[in-house]
Amino acid sequence: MVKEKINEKSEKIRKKGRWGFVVGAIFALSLAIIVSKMSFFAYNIKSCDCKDSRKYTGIVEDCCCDYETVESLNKEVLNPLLQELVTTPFFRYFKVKLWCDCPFWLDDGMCHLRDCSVCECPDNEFPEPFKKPFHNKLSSDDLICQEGKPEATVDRTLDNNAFRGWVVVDNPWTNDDETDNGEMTYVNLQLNPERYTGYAGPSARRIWDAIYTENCPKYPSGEFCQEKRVLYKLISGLHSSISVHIGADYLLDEATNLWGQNSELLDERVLRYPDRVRNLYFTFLFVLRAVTKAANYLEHAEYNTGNSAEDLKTQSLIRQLLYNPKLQAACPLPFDEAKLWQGQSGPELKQQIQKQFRNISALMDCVGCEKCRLWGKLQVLGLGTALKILFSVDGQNNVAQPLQLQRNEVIALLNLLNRLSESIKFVHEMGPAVEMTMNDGVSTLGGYSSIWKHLLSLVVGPR
Ligand SMILES: Cc1cc2nc3c(=O)[nH]c(=O)nc-3n(C[C@H](O)[C@H](O)[C@H](O)COP(=O)(O)OP(=O)(O)OC[C@H]3O[C@@H](n4cnc5c(N)ncnc54)[C@H](O)[C@@H]3O)c2cc1C
Repeated sequence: MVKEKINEKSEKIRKKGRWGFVVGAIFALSLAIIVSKMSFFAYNIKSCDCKDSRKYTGIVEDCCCDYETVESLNKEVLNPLLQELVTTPFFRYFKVKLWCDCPFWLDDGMCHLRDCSVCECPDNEFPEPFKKPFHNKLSSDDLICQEGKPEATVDRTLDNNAFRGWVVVDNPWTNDDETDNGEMTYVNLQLNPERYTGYAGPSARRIWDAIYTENCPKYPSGEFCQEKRVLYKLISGLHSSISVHIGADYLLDEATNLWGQNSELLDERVLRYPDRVRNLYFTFLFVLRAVTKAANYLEHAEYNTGNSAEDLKTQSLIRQLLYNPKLQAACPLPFDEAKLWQGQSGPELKQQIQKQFRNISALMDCVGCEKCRLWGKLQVLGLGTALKILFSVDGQNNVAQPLQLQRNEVIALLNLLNRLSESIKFVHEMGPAVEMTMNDGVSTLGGYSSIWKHLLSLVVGPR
């Protein structure tokens, strides 16, 4: 009896001791985590303050501005203006043919499945936006057409007050047929943010493969032909920007519809490859140069949507963007297009690259997800417009060929610039923290979880 009581007591003491150890260990672990978190923030503060820790410095390759200038101009001037500009009625509606009408591989199963709406959902697929504003909710047919993924479908809701037409002029760099017909639809871009849609696998891979292998191969190191380099870097920069938007706005949990940042994706697709980040900056400066080169045209363009207050605001924002003193002082010539097409083979090379870009533009009809097709088409048209401004018109020297842009080209150009600006802001502000968590976090978390498991086993006993 006495022995039993002694045993009971000593067992109690052992348990208490075990608990004391566990509580102590938890305290120590928490302290360690807090200290490591503090050093994480200290690192971040250091990485913002200390120039030496910057990954991207100096002049952006083939451009005329440095990374630091691009980042500060973007943050202070360009991004705030562009963010406001793209919400104006003029810039938020984009005219687009959304059908999957692939000229390259007609028998693509993915494409047909997603595009079944062309034949099976005529009411939804042939909207008359100005007469009949669209509904917000997706019909069950729409869901079938998008393989049950609502996030891949374009919301076609519209205001009645869109705009009047501009001139229709051909762009030698793009494949778009701008003829107004029943296939064209107007889309409110604000209702269709570029983000994760679930579009992946062989269909998406096939498009990127066709773009890179057939139409803009990665230039071998030491490639002297700047024009080929430019085409590759433009596409790679656009690809980086698309990936940044997918990773920054990702469906983390389908069941609870939780959206947020996917650090792993951002790291694996973009941040881990400095070239891809550099190409993003390059593409941004290239498009920015096109916008500033077309300043005179853009300043006098008609931004008439029937809402005079909003239209005046649009015009004012455009002027603030085009003639911004900080931009003009810090980065007056973001990219020097005069250096291109100089050699004897210049005209021939231009035709070849123009054909390749037209193919890329046509490939957008093969994108098997409506929302990706929308943004793919818009951004490739934006790039095509930049190419047209920089290389198809001689500017002041060629009076016979004045610059003429379609309304849709202007909308695409400025929306593209905004997409790229968002991506640069994200990579600059969030990139170091994402890379830090990916480099450190996985091993640290793994370490923490094994300690937690051990502590738990001490309390409840091994499982
Ligand atoms: C035009 C278009 C628009 C799209 N829009 C969306 C969208 O809005 N939302 C969405 O969720 N999905 C979208 N997708 C799909 C998305 O881009 C990816 O294809 C998909 O998420 C699968 O990714 P992945 O890991 O296979 O790599 P991908 O991004 O498909 O890349 C394929 C290969 O290209 C190379 N590569 C990747 N990035 C670069 C770069 N920056 N420069 C050079 N080479 C590179 C790599 O070798 C990589 O393995 C779009 C696809 C296309 C073709």
